[in-house]
Amino acid sequence: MGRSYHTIDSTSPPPPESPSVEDRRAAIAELGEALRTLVEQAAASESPADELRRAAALVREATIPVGKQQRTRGQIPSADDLLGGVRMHNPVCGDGSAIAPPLRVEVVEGKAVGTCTLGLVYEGPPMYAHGGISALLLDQILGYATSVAGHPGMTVRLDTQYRAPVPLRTPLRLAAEVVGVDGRKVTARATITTESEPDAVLVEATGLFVALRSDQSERLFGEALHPDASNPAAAHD
Ligand SMILES: CCCCCCCCCC(=O)SCCNC(=O)CCNC(=O)[C@H](O)C(C)(C)COP(=O)(O)OP(=O)(O)OC[C@H]1O[C@@H](n2cnc3c(N)ncnc32)[C@H](O)[C@@H]1OP(=O)(O)O
Repeated sequence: MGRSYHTIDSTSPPPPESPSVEDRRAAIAELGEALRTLVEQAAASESPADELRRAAALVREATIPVGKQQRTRGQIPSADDLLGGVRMHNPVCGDGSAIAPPLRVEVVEGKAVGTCTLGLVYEGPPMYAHGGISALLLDQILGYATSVAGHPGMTVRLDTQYRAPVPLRTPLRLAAEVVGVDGRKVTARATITTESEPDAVLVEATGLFVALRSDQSERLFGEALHPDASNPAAAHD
């Protein structure tokens, strides 16, 4: 079983001169930025049908070089560093993700603090974010808060209260912190506000996270974490 993260055919050798991880990350981020511009402009587009069809043909053509070397479901992206927290395609924070705002998160006085601006592509009610997008952002920053507090786990419960709609194209601020640890169960709370009115909570959430036992971790992620093991990782798409 090859360890190639570069091709859909795991028996193929890796490219003779692989570009550096840093260069691939920069290229992935550049593509992500272009994709985010595309999806936002598509969501806001009032262009005539012939222009939209021309764009669709161009996008189909652009898909060809991107699709040449694909990883499988069981392969971690070669540009990622799981232990270092680098997830280039994370759908909330990933620089390479077409669907990530992306949310930028840092730790400020023990709290995870995130900033982002949501475009029209995230619209639910006119002018405001879809409620599922708010939950997505909150789940991410809650998970980040539990990880930086030394209690990484998986979300088993997310209670979300929508107090006011979240405006699009408006700088937002998220904040999260751990409020309780009970064995393997970790509770954290998070809020979304606008940057200009940080005291007016728009959405708040409480998340319950469970730290995995080693057998649970192995059952769920063993295939991805041990690519050289005898399981048929590359068979999964
Ligand atoms: C820096 C990096 C930042 C990364 C941020 C990423 C954020 C994104 C986070 C996610 O989105 S994770 C993906 C969404 N979550 C999942 O897919 C998890 C699906 N759930 C599971 O796979 C299992 O529930 C899990 C392996 C996590 C736990 O297994 P079990 O459900 O068998 O629970 P377990 O027996 O280990 O129970 C541990 C404790 O948690 C409790 N528990 C489990 N699920 C619960 C629940 N839903 N509500 C309340 N309590 C729950 C359970 O009762 C027990 O309590 P006690 O110890 O007091 O007995």
